[in-house]
Amino acid sequence: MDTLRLNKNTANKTAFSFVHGSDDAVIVGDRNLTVEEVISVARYGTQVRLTDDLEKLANVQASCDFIHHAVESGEPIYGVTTGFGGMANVVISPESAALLQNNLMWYHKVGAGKKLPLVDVRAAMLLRANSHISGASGIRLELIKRMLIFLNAGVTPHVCEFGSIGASGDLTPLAYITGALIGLNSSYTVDFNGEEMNALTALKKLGLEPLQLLPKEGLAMMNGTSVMTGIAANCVYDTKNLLALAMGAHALAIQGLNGTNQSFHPFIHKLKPHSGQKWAANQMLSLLIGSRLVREELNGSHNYRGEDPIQDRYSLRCLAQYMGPIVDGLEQIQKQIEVEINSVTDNPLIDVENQASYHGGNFLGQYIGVGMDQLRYYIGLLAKHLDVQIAYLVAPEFNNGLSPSLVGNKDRSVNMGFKGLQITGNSIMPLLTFYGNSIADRFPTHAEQYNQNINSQGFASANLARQSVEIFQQYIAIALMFGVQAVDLRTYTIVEHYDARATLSPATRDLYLAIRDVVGQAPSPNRPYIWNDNEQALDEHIAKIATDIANGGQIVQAVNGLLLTLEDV
Ligand SMILES: N[C@@H](Cc1ccc([N+](=O)[O-])cc1)C(=O)O
Repeated sequence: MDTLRLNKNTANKTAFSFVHGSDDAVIVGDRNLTVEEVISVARYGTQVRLTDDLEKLANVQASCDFIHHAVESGEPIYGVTTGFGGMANVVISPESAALLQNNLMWYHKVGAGKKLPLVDVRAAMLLRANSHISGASGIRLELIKRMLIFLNAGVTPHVCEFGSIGASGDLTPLAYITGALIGLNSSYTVDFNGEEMNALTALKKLGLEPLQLLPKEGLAMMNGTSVMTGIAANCVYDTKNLLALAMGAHALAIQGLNGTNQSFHPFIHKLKPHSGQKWAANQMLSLLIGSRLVREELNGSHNYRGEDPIQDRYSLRCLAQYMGPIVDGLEQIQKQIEVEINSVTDNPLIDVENQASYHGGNFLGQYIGVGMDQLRYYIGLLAKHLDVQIAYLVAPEFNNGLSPSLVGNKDRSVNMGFKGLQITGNSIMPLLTFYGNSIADRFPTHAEQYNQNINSQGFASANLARQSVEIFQQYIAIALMFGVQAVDLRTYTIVEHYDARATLSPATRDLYLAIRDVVGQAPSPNRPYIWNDNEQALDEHIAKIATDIANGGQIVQAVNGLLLTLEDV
């Protein structure tokens, strides 16, 4: 597949470090964009170019010409020669048609709350340009190009977190982007490569003049799903990284608990062949191959285990069956987001070939609303499973001979090990399942004079998804710390030293080493990861691991192989 792969060597970069001058420019208008391409532009500063397909470019101009003639002849077209929304009965004269668009910006200067992350706004600008390049929106090439100029120069309009019900797309958030692009007024502000300034100053620095919007252009800019879809693209990308890390954390837990690999035998999963389940089973087998810490029972053997049941408990034995629907669900969400990324999401749409315009509703963000509801629900399910695994690891009644709360040095009687860390995890997990509640099914009544009387809440859903992703990054950090300590302690029971490099599967060794490196503590035969409680501050470890994960650093790189196989699901 001709998909641009992200530069994997991103360790130690912030989530917004630019790699200007990359040869792999992303082209708007040649073919469908992928989530990975959106990420590479939004987060890593990959340059963006417009297609040089002359027919495409001519179509864009033709849609503008269509609008120009419609205005001149006084043709009734929604939002061009009429007022907006529930006031679309108001007739707008040709003389007022441009004023209508510029005025639209003003009464949408109503955002509230904090600023959106820059990476989300960058993704939104790319998607808006990608939507417009289809030539169905009646917007000048000059405006489309302006978005690319902003992207390539690292200029990002400030957009607020509240203001969109995801019905007319993201009217207010996109109005902030538009106001900055055209330099409507000095109250619009941008981030100019880290420096905050007003839009007029930014335009001057870029050598651009303020622009007046022409008929249809305000509506074309604002009437669409680009902001929520940009946020969603960032969220689905992060969640897939977190899925891979959850698999890695489980693989460490299974080794820590001396679980069996038999539960992942292909024979079992061939007989219940959901693609996500098969993926999870296959990947878990690959993660465990070569480990000295698991029960090697792929040949069908199983021995009595003394006081313990002969088979593993469900959180290990049913792992693939539990993960399956999550894996399939995330793939489905990504596919839907990619359709949305490559859609024209405004109204009315102009059919240049047939010289017609159609009133419709492509701006409704229902796929994003429902998709991000599901994404948060899946994150909650992932967290619930990890929380169970942690509880399993700390209980000496069940953990197959590890110390209570994974205490390292048992001779120091005051050591309580990972007790506090588990409780922090327990404080986070319910939040994540709470975030799994849906919002697309809750909506304001009578929105906008009963015109937007059904709405997606897609923007709110995507914003909640970002919050859920950020919280889950903290949670995964904790789960990984449990995994590392558990495999060190298990290693001692098998080879009488604590250096798990000697016993771990090769696939999980990379992950283990990345975590040890990030917390600045190399493996040692003489002590496990945590020996005495008073020798380190665990909160610093959580923060370092979570930050590395959020930045796509070496911990994520260590499970990259898994991510690539997700494409086959
Ligand atoms: N999404 C609306 C456009 C729209 C609705 C409402 C408003 N408004 O200002 O309330 C503006 C624009 C449509 O195309 O029908």
